[in-house]
Amino acid sequence: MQLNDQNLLRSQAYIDGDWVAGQTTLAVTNPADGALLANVPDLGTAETVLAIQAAERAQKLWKQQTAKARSAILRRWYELIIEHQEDLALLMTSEQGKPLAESRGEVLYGASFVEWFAEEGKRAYGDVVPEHLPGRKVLVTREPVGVVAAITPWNFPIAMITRKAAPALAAGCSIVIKPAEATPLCALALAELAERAGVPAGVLNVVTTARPAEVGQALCASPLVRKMSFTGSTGIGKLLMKQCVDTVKKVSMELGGNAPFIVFEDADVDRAVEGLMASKFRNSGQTCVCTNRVFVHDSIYEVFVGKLAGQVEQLKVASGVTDGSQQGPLINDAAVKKVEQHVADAVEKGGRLLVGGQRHSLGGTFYEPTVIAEANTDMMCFREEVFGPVAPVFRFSNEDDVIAMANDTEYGLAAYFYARDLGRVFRVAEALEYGMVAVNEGILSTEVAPFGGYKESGIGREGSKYGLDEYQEIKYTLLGGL
Ligand SMILES: NC(=O)c1ccc[n+]([C@@H]2O[C@H](COP(=O)([O-])OP(=O)(O)OC[C@H]3O[C@@H](n4cnc5c(N)ncnc54)[C@H](O)[C@@H]3O)[C@@H](O)[C@H]2O)c1
Ligand SMILES: O=C[C@H](O)CS(=O)(=O)O
Repeated sequence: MQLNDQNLLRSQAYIDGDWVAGQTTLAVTNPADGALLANVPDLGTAETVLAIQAAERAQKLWKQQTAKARSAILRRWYELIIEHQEDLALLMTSEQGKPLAESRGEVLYGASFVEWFAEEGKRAYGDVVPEHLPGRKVLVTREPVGVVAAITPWNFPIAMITRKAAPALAAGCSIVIKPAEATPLCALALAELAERAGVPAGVLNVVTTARPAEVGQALCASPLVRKMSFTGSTGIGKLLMKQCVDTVKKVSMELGGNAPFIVFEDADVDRAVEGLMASKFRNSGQTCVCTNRVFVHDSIYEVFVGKLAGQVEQLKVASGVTDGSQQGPLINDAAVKKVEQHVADAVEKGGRLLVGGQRHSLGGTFYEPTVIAEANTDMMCFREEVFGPVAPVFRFSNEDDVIAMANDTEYGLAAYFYARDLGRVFRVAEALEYGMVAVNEGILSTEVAPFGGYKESGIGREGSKYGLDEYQEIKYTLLGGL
């Protein structure tokens, strides 16, 4: 892979400011064609403990720096990420598969968290509380939680790291990052740029591994790690929460989703189709906030599915580096098999295939963008996250019924609906049991708003003014004898 700055292609882990090799390695391949991109260290418990110990040492000094000094270093990291956007985008498309245009977008989105928290860290205000008794002062201050462990997914290999590392460092914490096996190169490039920005040795560490369970267990078991911040599937999130209980760690969980996309009879249909194309097919549907279930009012159902099918069949499926690519490969064959299972189940239970429904002629892990009409609640796609380019379209006839269907899930991450009646907009937005609700928009993710879910979609919020809280403790100091 030819980069403008070849030093951004790192094939060693980053611990205590050193680039370290492993006795065994993990092969990183391109999902578009299976080509070998790099071999990175397959590290285990011993190296993870070393990273934790380095983070603990470094954090003692890092927290003593002023918020302004930390802010300046984060700002420089942001500037370097922007400066190297093209190389980072190519690394991302190569190891994750998304189209270059989406990779460029994610680099900017990921950088936005560093920019945001470079500023937020300077506003970690406390309180002086009016005294409750004479001669006393009540002080409330915010302090860094300490050493943070971050375990991140493959689908957004830059943004899911900066969405944790930026607030953690801004708050005065240090961090040990375990990126997904499929996408370690972006994480290592971020570490390289953090080092160039002046992040001190040990403050940010990246442990690459083919043994996530072993490294995860070491992170969870260490009493030096005071915070576990995880983004990934709900099942692994639950496991990590259980593993953290013995050391009573703070946890942040950004987990799975099952997003409804509701189109009411008073919606702008063309705007709704446009919004669904963005919400459903971003990253080939491999996004936690992707629409998973489309609900369309009976009165506009045929018009809507006809317009949607017309748009979907025009999507360009190609390798992410191909000009104009709009749908890249899925991350691996297991992902394709899950999509095939969902489609077969839906067709068997009465679904009507309007577009797609099979592996793409490009072969490998490319799959045809798919629309299934006449979906029903007996189908797998009603209950499970498909995590692929499949849009099952359900019918509904009244508001109460569609709210009940939308909320009939253990997930509660993102929800979308299109309507123009103001009363309905407020009623439905309040009735949907989701942490994030988009009205007449298909993309809701931004660094300025709190990202997170209800129910089994997670705990805590990332981004926004709330994101810093996840990496802070609140201290109450009582001054007496005054
Ligand atoms: N809520 C969000 O912000 C968000 C963002 C991205 C992905 N996700 C969810 O993640 C899922 C897809 O991503 P994925 O396949 O990478 O999820 P995953 O849970 O399989 O993996 C996520 C991370 O956990 C690690 N991991 C796996 N098993 C582990 C174990 N036993 N101990 C410790 N770590 C372990 C993986 O190596 C990876 O780094 C989907 O459900 C998606 O909705 C949620
Ligand atoms: O896949 C989950 C990510 O959080 C999606 S987003 O980039 O934050 O929208």
